[in-house]
Amino acid sequence: MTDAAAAWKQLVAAATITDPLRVPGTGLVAFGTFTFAADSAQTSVLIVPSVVVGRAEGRFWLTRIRQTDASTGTGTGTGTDEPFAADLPATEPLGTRPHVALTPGSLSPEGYTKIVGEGVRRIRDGLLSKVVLARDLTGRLDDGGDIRTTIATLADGYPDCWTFAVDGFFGASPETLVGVHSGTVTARVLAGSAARGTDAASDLDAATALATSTKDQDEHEFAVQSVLSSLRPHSRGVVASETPFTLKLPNLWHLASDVEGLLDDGATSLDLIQSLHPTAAVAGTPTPDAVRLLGELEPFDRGRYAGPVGWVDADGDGEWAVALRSAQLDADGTVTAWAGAGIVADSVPEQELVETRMKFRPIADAFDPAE
Ligand SMILES: C=C(O[C@H]1C=CC=C(C(=O)O)[C@@H]1O)C(=O)O
Repeated sequence: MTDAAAAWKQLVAAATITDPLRVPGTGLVAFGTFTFAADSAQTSVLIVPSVVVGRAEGRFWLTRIRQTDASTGTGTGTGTDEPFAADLPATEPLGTRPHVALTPGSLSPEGYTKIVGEGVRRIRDGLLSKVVLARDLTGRLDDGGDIRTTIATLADGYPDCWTFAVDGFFGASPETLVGVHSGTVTARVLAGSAARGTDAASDLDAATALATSTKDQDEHEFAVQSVLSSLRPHSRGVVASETPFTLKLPNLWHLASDVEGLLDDGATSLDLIQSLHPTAAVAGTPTPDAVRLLGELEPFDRGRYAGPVGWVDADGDGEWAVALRSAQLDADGTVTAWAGAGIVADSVPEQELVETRMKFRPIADAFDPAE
């Protein structure tokens, strides 16, 4: 993230930008996905696209970005000064939805309950307060399927989430790491989950039980405090919603808090993702102990799961989600999906396993051969 922030500053300084719209997302932008751990075998990328087709609040735009001096890498520009239709790639209609049967990867369901049990023991021994433990599912993309259809299915099915696809990594996350726009900073912190009810009455009961559960409130408070303490050095007045609210998603309820403030040190969104990652919603508390423990207990590399995914513009403004409800499609057709749960002293391993099943649903359903 440090390298990406430095490279982006350099590229922006050398760019010529024509941006008559000047709304979030127009002009020179880059899309990024960063690994959860700095020593991951997976790569982190910041991609400067050559064409962006944008849409926000009923407005559409098209941005072209090109490198005009290959030897120095300078001269990136965007604009509407020339006709742009001629060199646009031809549009291809969406193909059939690929089928992927996802099965346990390097950690079986029983293995997951074991590591959760171990996490609970360490917390009860007073070694840390919270740890987020994940498991993985893998599958193979069948020939002929169009992964864009999977991504469109996610966007349609989860309209309140941030659907993303960068360099083979895709998902629909309900949680923002940070948004920066013209000096304001915002975030939506999630932690604490419950299954949706089977009818209106049981659904309301589920939301009420979540909102009043001490275990979930504790789990949530760790996540809010970790975001506030990372943002405070950049924003003195940063505040979170007074009490968390329940966020309804098709697959589950979450406890959520919105955070906002004014930036007083000119930090860019790339600077802030470095300060914020990993939050207690995806690592635990205290962060160094939680990161060490999840590294010890999870028998896999998280890759880009739970890392920052999003975009940045020339001013450093941008929107970054926490890459949850996500999967990686590799060049050989292998799909790996991850989901985790926040573990605190009162966590019950079997319940946490059920929670991960609900969190796999967006990805699993988008690939469901039955649909
Ligand atoms: C770690 C995940 O969710 C986090 C975000 C929201 C709620 C969470 C929870 O209730 O445990 C997790 O902290 C995941 O979806 O893989």
